[in-house]
Amino acid sequence: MAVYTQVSAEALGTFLARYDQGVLVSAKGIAEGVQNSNYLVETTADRFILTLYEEWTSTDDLPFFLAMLDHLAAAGNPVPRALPDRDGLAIQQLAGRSACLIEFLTGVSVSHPTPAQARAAGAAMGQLHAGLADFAPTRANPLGADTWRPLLERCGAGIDTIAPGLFARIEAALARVLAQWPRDLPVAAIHTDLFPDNVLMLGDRVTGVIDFYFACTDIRAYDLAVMHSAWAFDATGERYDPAIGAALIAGYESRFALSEAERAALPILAQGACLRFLLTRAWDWVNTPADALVTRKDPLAYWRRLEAYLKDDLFA
Ligand SMILES: Nc1ncnc2c1ncn2[C@@H]1O[C@H](COP(=O)(O)OP(=O)(O)OP(=O)(O)O)[C@@H](O)[C@H]1O
Ligand SMILES: N[C@@H](CCO)C(=O)O
Repeated sequence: MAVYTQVSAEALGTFLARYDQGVLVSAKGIAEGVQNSNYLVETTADRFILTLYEEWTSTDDLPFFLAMLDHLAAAGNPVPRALPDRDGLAIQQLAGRSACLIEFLTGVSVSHPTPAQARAAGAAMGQLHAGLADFAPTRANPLGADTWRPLLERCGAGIDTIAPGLFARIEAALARVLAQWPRDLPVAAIHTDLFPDNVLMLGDRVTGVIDFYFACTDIRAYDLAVMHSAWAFDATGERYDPAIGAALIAGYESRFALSEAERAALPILAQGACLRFLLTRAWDWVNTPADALVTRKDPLAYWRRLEAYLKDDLFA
């Protein structure tokens, strides 16, 4: 479920009247996603995504996200722009929320990518990074390396209800990763959440890269490490697929070069990525009732990935 805010047909009709995008034909809530409320809207002119931003997305950050999307679209990336109304405004108010009417992109996200699809997705990230090389706006990463220890402390001993001794194990891994965390690699605007569910594909072709609401300025190669951790394992985090891992990196490098220093840092960046998702999933786990409508994501799937990255150099 991801329709937290209901919008009446009347309110939606009035909202659409601000745009030159036809008249409302239908609107359906979209079940996928957990962060914002999304509707698939059809008008007499076209099909759109209507997003209402819930508490997790700060309205203050929307201009950064939308500028990044406009910049990427202008550079030829398949990303959805928020459409301006007749007065040039893209950020509106609807049903008590900030809201945007967004371009609909075709394609479906794949749950079990093939190496060819992973290569195309890696290339799509390389193309994003090339397109963002001259993007000036910045946004600090609210889930960057400096926030992981405070987040672990906020989770507290409750984290041991997920698995006995987990707090101490994460604390030890965190100390090791933070001691080696690279501080001199290039930083840039990055996506930081390019999981398979945020890449739309038709066959082996990427038709859309979506969900930029964690985008921020951080170590550029960290984005690729996040993607590797999300794509190259099965959902449980138990099985690593080296063909997918290699295809992602090869695809990325077909569009954007990794320096020697970035390549050498990938193992530690991937361990950091595992801690980031382990910790946010653990926070959601201990703070979301088991019977809530939103499905909790398994934190241990990221503990297992972390162990795999600690055990072997999966980028060798
Ligand atoms: N521009 C788009 N074109 C087509 N489909 C889209 C578009 N944006 C979103 N969707 C669909 O809506 C679903 C939810 O979108 P999204 O992933 O952005 O949700 P969210 O709640 O903001 O994020 P999260 O995945 O972090 O919970 C996607 O899985 C996709 O099916
Ligand atoms: N993609 C994340 C959720 C959003 O950050 C996860 O799977 O934990």
